[in-house]
Amino acid sequence: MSNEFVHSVTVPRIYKFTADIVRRVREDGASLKTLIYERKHPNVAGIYGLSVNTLRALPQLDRLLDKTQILTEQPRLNPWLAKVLITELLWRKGCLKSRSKPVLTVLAYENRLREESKSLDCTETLVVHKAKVQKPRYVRVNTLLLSVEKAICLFQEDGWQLLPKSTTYSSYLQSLSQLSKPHFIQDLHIPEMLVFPPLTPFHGHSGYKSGELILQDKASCLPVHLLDPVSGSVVLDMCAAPGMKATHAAAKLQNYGKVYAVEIDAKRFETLLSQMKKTHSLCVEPLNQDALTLDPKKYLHVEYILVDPTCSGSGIVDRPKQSDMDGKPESKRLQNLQSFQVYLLRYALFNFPNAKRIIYSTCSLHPEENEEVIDEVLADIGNAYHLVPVRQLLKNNWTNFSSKKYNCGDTCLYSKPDDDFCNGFFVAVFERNFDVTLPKCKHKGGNEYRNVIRANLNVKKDDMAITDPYEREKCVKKKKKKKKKEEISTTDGQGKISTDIVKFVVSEIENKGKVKTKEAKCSEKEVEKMDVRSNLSNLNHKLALNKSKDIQKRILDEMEAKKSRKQRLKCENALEVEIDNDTLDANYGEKEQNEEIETKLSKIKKRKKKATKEIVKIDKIYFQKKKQQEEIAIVPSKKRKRNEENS
Ligand SMILES: C[S@@+](CC[C@H](N)C(=O)[O-])C[C@H]1O[C@@H](n2cnc3c(N)ncnc32)[C@H](O)[C@@H]1O
Repeated sequence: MSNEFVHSVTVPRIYKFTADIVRRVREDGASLKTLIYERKHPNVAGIYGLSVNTLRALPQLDRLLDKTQILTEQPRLNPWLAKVLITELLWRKGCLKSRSKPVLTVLAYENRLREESKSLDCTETLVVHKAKVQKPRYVRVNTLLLSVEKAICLFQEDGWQLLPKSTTYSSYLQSLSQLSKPHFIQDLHIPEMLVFPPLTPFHGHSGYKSGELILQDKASCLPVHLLDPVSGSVVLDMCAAPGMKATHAAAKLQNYGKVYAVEIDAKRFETLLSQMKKTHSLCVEPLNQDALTLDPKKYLHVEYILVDPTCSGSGIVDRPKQSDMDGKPESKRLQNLQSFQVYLLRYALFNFPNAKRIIYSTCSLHPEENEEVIDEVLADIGNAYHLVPVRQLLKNNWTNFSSKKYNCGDTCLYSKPDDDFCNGFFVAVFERNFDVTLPKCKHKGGNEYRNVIRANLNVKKDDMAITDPYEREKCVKKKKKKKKKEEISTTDGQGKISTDIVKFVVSEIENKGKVKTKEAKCSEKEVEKMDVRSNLSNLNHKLALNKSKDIQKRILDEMEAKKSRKQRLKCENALEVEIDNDTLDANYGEKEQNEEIETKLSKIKKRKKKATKEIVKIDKIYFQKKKQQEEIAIVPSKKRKRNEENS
């Protein structure tokens, strides 16, 4: 290997892109998938694989960089690019074919890197991962545009050969494990699904571009397959974007009936719209809103519900663990996800009286997001619903089920990449027993939950921070209105208005930010009260000494200005902490759903704007009040002047 650097040779784009992607995932907490797709690089799979491997090996890479001192000795070498190149060299291709300066720099350290890497445990991890199961390429035929028979004929015309149908799951899996070009097979469970050898390219296929073929993993088709809505019925998909299951349901209905597709996130909602359009899913009614705010009275006719909430995505093959990417603990993230999942599932079970079948699914393999969620709602629903054993629904042709150690037993389905050659998924099927009336449920999402909130509202309004966000919003608005009224009625020059408003606004922002403990708030208020008391006694003392109204006015002014400045500062600080906390919470959410985080951040921005307005209001009130005091003070000071002249 020549040591001569060829300066005109640029670094291959795959390495440059991957280095930037890995940096942004790690430093900005950005979503790996979003970053990759926004790049529009032709080698998406290559960038994805290299990014995942680099992210996985980051701790080992840091140790290697440290041991070889490569970054210290080569200060111009970009550290992220170095990490990507080392990953490619040591654990992927085993070589670097470029004459660019960074590549040659890393190659100059190759021997030392290889030597040092022997003492690391990453080689094993990465190799094992690479040797893991390769998923076949699953293609769902969009039966709204093309029949399965026609699709099979078209593929056969293209030179593909259809393997005979398997009769048992084990023989089917056997065929899958040996599937290679030019063979393809029809899925054993989902007739509209055709299966091709791993890595068969389809993104450029005309059928894919026209919406006749949909690239959807088998596991993600199981929920709608098990929901099995009949043509003409009404389906509600509570978490719909990007729309794989909603469009699958539309195909099941053959566009007769209705699919309400609810998506909270504006950006993902756009994707849902374009997916609907591409697939001609005409019976889908998209709703860009929070499914937890759907008014049940308007959806009395819903018969089938899909609950496919945001989850950790731990079942997705080749997806790096979130904690590998941001270093944050998994348990906290799972806890947050679980409470949202339970909330949403309960909402589905308790608020749609004509729902006969409800599917709960996740692409997670964590029991915290699966069996534990099911067990939590089972405790509430009594006999109004029962879990349908998926084993029965799939006619005994399945092997992985939920764990018997939970109350749900083995009634729910798991798909596991290593056994089922598809992504890891969990599916539970609830069926309504209409002979039993729905019990009253006061837990989050239950049919009596809103009443509980209302009751709480009357008793303890400040508790809203920990209950329903929408009711809380209402409560805050009400409080503000009330305060505004008080403000108007007390604008009589008593000098109390601005202090009260400032206190109110600050306490509102503190409540919103949830940044301080109750104790801290109380002690702060106490200190504040003491401050006011001591200031007043000082003032009285000074007034006793100087009977002059001018001095009184000046002192009051100074106090007011000081207080306003202090409160304003507090207001701003509270706001900053709120933003930090929310960003932190957002980071605990599912990173694959980067758009969700963006929405959250934009909400924070909105709140910041609102709070800034409140700060401006504080200032305005302060200046108004100051002006009023000046006006009041002018009168006695003029009188006094006249008296002085007379005497
Ligand atoms: C796992 S994905 C759904 C995938 C979808 N079912 C499909 O098959 O294409 C979860 C989706 O739920 C959305 N979501 C999260 N919370 C929501 C809520 N409260 N209301 C509606 N949608 C929500 C997320 O933005 C995300 O797009």
